[in-house]
Amino acid sequence: MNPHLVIAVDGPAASGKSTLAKRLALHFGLRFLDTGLLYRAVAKAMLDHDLDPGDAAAAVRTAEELEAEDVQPNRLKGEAIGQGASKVAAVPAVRAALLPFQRRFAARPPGAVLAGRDVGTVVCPDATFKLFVTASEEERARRRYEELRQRGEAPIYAAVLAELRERDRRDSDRAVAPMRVAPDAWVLDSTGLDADAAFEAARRYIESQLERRHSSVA
Ligand SMILES: Nc1ncnc2c1ncn2[C@@H]1O[C@H](COP(=O)(O)OP(=O)(O)O)[C@@H](O)[C@H]1O
Ligand SMILES: Nc1ccn([C@@H]2O[C@H](COP(=O)(O)OP(=O)(O)O)[C@@H](O)[C@H]2O)c(=O)n1
Repeated sequence: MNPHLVIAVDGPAASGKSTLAKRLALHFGLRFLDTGLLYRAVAKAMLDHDLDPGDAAAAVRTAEELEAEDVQPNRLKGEAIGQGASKVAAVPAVRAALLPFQRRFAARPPGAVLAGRDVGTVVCPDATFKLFVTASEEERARRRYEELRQRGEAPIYAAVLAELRERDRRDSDRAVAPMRVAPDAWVLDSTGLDADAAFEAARRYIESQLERRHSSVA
């Protein structure tokens, strides 16, 4: 029988973590969850009801009432929702409300790949593999800029870079579950790598570790 595999893929905004996590899930036959969508869905529901994502009490109520149909990936893109998400994500009770769903998702067979900020540190501290994907700020802003352009928007590079920096700062400085590299995480700097090369590097790392662990128990 195959072992239950959980792969945590954390990293800052536009580092390519969900692209990588999705490909790893497909390759290893695991389920995939972009945990950022949960925080985005809370922010979107608040904005739709003219609530301020900075209103902590309203954010907690919204997180507790979140329904599966609120988590529609195509409706949750966009930097305004991303900024709102990083505000609601700083509220401890919002994080607590979203935690059980993420843990149940990881526990269901045959295992899962979860992309986020705190998967390896808080959601799944016992994950089989922890990856922390990063890239330079300028490269991440370039990727987000291209993504927005391809969606038909007219982004301004300097604004994309400034928003990304602001969100990274909020995510790293918050008191609860700040974005951190887990001590046992493998760090992948994808600055000079395209999506295929980043996937190949991560696949090789995981498969070599699986072989090593397998031969050490054989
Ligand atoms: N290694 C890579 N090199 C270049 N572009 C990438 C790479 N990985 C992802 N991308 C692109 O960058 C953008 C952001 O990637 P995404 O996976 O959504 O990042 P994140 O989940 O970290 O926010 C997407 O348009 C994606 O296609
Ligand atoms: N596990 C997670 C995932 C996202 N988040 C928050 O949700 C926001 C949006 O996350 P995301 O992963 O969708 O954003 P991108 O990296 O795709 O731009 C982040 O800026 C974090 O504040 C979090 O706090 N913890």
